Amino acid sequence: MGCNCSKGTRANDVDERNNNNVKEPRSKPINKTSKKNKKKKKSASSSKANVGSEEGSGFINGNSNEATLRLLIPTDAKNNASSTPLSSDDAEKTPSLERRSSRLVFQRRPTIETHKLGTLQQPKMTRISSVSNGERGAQVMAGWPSWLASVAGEAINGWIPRKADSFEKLEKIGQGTYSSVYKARDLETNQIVALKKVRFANMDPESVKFMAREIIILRRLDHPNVMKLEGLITSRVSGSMYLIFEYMEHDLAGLASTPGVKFSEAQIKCYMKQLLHGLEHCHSRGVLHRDIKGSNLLLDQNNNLKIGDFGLANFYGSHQKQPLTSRVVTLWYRPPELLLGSTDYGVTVDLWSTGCILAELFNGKPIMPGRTEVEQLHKIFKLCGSPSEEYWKRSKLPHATIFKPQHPYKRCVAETFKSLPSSALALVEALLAVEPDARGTTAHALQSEFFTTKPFASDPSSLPKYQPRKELDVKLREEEARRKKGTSSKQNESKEASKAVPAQDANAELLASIQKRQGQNNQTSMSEKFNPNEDAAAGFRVEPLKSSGNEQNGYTRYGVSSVNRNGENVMMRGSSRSPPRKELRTQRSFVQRGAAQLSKFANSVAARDASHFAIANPRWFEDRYNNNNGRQNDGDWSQRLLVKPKDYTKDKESIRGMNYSGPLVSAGGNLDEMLKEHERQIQLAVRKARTDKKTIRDNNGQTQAFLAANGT
Ligand SMILES: Nc1ncnc2c1ncn2[C@@H]1O[C@H](COP(=O)(O)OP(=O)(O)OP(=O)(O)O)[C@@H](O)[C@H]1O
Repeated sequence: MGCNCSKGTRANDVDERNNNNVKEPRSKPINKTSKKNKKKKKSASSSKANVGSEEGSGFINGNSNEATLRLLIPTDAKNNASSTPLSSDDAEKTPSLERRSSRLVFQRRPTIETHKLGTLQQPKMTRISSVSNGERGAQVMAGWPSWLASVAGEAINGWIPRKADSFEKLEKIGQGTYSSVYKARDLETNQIVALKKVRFANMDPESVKFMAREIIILRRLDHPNVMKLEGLITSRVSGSMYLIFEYMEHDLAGLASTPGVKFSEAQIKCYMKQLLHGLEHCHSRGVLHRDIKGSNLLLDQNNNLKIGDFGLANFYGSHQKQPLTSRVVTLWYRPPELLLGSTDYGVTVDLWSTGCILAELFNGKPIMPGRTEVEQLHKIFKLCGSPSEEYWKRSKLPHATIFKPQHPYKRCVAETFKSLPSSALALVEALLAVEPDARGTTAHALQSEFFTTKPFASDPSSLPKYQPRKELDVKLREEEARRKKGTSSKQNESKEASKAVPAQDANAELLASIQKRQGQNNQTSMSEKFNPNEDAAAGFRVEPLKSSGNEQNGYTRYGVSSVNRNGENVMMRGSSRSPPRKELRTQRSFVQRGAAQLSKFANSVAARDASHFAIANPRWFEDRYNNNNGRQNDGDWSQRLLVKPKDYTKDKESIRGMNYSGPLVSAGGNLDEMLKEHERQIQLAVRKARTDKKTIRDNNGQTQAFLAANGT
């Protein structure tokens, strides 16, 4: 049962990983169930549903110990685990995962029954056991929607869904490519949490499987520097799902771009150390994050850092023979081997991104803000040098024939970052090694001089406490500045564009243009706006719109017309509130596709009306596009851009309106020529999009003026 994806490398990767778990000695559970729960358990199927006492086991604080845990794990669940790879129980079999498994199995769920029974003795966490027969039925009985139980059984195995009405939704705090994130109050614990909303149109099984992978991975991890999944909210009738996380006040991208905030060396060490420890844990659990960037590094008010957003993460291992997709990691943080099409990679991809962040924290802005894959690779070669002849021969990278420069590029990391402390520079040099094997491991990095020499990493709690600030705040602020600037002369705009306009702007505008062509003249069309009616319908207690504290900046958090699902159009430069030093711009996973990719990605955008999921989860689309039932398309890259999705015929209807713009790079040309042509194409597209966007803005302005005039 569960996610038996036969399509796509990632699904196969998951299956591959299942065989590698070390078995833990099994122990018999002791049921401490109330009568009521026993009854419920019985009716839930033939499952031997087990209700553990959170209070008795210290689960409230997540501090359970192994002994307690063992008491709570039903034998049948454990038995079943061996035949249900990658379930929570699977993780429990690994001796080193005991502490983690406690929370992997149980959601932090003060039971609703507690109120009904009016007894404090009721357990606060409830689980259902996995059963060999009728497992799906048991899950549905436990409250999971059948569409979820049927394709993502492994992800929810052993958990009971929380109900929306036990949360009070407070405000929107993040807009990701695939989700919206809200701040909410858990009414049963009074704790503030973050809810990541994932919506599924038509309960598309493929999209559900991707979400399931994120959950399975999160349930495998347990480390102070890794975001903890607290539980899931859904209901039998719901078409969406919320992942419950502990609430984090900041993300590193938002914090670093706060005017007036300047990190000291010891502070950078503090953040980097935590990042590396978190990554070390992921890697030791066989997980590659594959999207390390500032906005995915969350910080609580005590400056404790946790790696978040495992939406692109996957399992890896030396036994791993399935190819992985190369189309992961946000462009600015993507290592050269992925840009060159590698499908056989490991932890070093995360180390590259880590190197980019380290240099960025000292530099005050992203070090390689490429707008397209081609440009990204060019930037990498210019800074880090091109790989050796031997590497080109040995690695046999799919795009090597196209991108191997005629003359090698010389590395100039040391010259570029000469202002960095020498120990920091040495680490940047190591992490940004153009050949993956030279990057070392997280352990090497942690042992490097950067961490072993003075000034030592600060203790997180000793660092200044900052006003909450998120990537979204940065975007809203910059968008507001841009909106105000909307009145400025066209001359100014073109001046701005002549600076290194980040890819997200280009893409946002292109996307806007595409939407417009489809008659969607509102940029929010791809975002999930805060919708009180919808939330109330979903069962949330909804607070009336209230001050977010940002009105002074001229914007509110709700219904922000400028932040679309792709979130890229808010990072324009020129905000008076963002001095040049603070240009730590952010980039969305996947969507900062360059023009070369846009030829393909425009398609997923255009697919919106008939196949919502192609929009809601481009990574699904991408995988289907790139992979041939697990086989990577090894063809010429530029040709590949012309290739229609494998199942084009099947999906023909859903992708009507797609605009195959064709390749923007030509095969066989040299890199410089490609870049020139590429640049020309981008400029053309940006110009066109800007015109479209201005029209949209004007329309929106008129609407707002109308609403204001009418007092709405
Ligand atoms: N636990 C949390 N606490 C507070 N804020 C959070 C939390 N998790 C996520 N956020 C905010 O929401 C934003 C989007 O979340 P997340 O990165 O998980 O979504 P995504 O759709 O995968 O995004 P992306 O497109 O950047 O990959 C984050 O950048 C962060 O600012």
